[in-house]
Amino acid sequence: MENNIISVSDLSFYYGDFKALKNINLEVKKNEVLAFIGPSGCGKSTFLRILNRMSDLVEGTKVDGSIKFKGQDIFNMNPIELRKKVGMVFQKPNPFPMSIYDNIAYGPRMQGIKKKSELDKIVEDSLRKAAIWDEVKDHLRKSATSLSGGQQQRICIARSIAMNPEILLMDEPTSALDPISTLKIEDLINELKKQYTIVIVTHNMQQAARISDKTAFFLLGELVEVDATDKIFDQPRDQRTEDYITGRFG
Ligand SMILES: Nc1ncnc2c1ncn2[C@@H]1O[C@H](COP(=O)(O)OP(=O)(O)OP(=O)(O)O)[C@@H](O)[C@H]1O
Repeated sequence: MENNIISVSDLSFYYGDFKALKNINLEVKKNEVLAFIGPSGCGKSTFLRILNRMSDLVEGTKVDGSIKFKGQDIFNMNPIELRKKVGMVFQKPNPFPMSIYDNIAYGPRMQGIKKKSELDKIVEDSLRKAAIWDEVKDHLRKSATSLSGGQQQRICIARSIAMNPEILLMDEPTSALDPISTLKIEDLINELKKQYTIVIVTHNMQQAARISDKTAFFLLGELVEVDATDKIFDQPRDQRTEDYITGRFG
């Protein structure tokens, strides 16, 4: 229990009358990489967005059940504070239309950090952790949108890191990237897990197998099974998981 950074109990989620997630139970341990897999529309992104309450921003939705972040009910937390602790990286790199430096300094500045030396340090540390410092250190004033897609995605990861989160949620972070940029992000995830807990949605089962410790298989809003990634790919307990990973459907 102490080791669980997230505990989800009996979670259901509705868009209007449509029940998009059905009685989900799940625990995530600190410094674990957990992958969500499953066919399109099964609720992976919906679930990811509930974990930092981005789902609050969608009108007409309802949540039942509980999610605890380090023992605290996330629905009783200030969502802004929660999102500092639980950062999000999206499918399409979405740097702000401003310089590389300002992208990373944006969040810390919003938190009231003004001192240049302090911001410089956060920017450098975050870019280093996101494995992009060497590529951008000589042009921090350049627009972030002028970088390649893979570089932009690492800038977005650095921007999340600058908020000093504990969990990084990643929604198909490599699906818009070429194979080399994808491998760089996968290597980065391997590095980041030493310090952060990572929950990643991926359509790519090889990717789930390469980078995750645990894999959760979703189908039609149900969490069919969650287990060690090797187990899910070699010896799933549920026939539906086996059918999916062997390509029989989805
Ligand atoms: N804003 C919304 N309003 C109404 N229904 C929605 C909304 N967002 C998602 N849904 C529905 O909820 C279900 C789950 O969608 P979700 O995007 O979470 O699936 P997913 O597994 O992430 O799919 P994909 O792999 O295609 O991204 C789908 O049936 C979808 O149509």
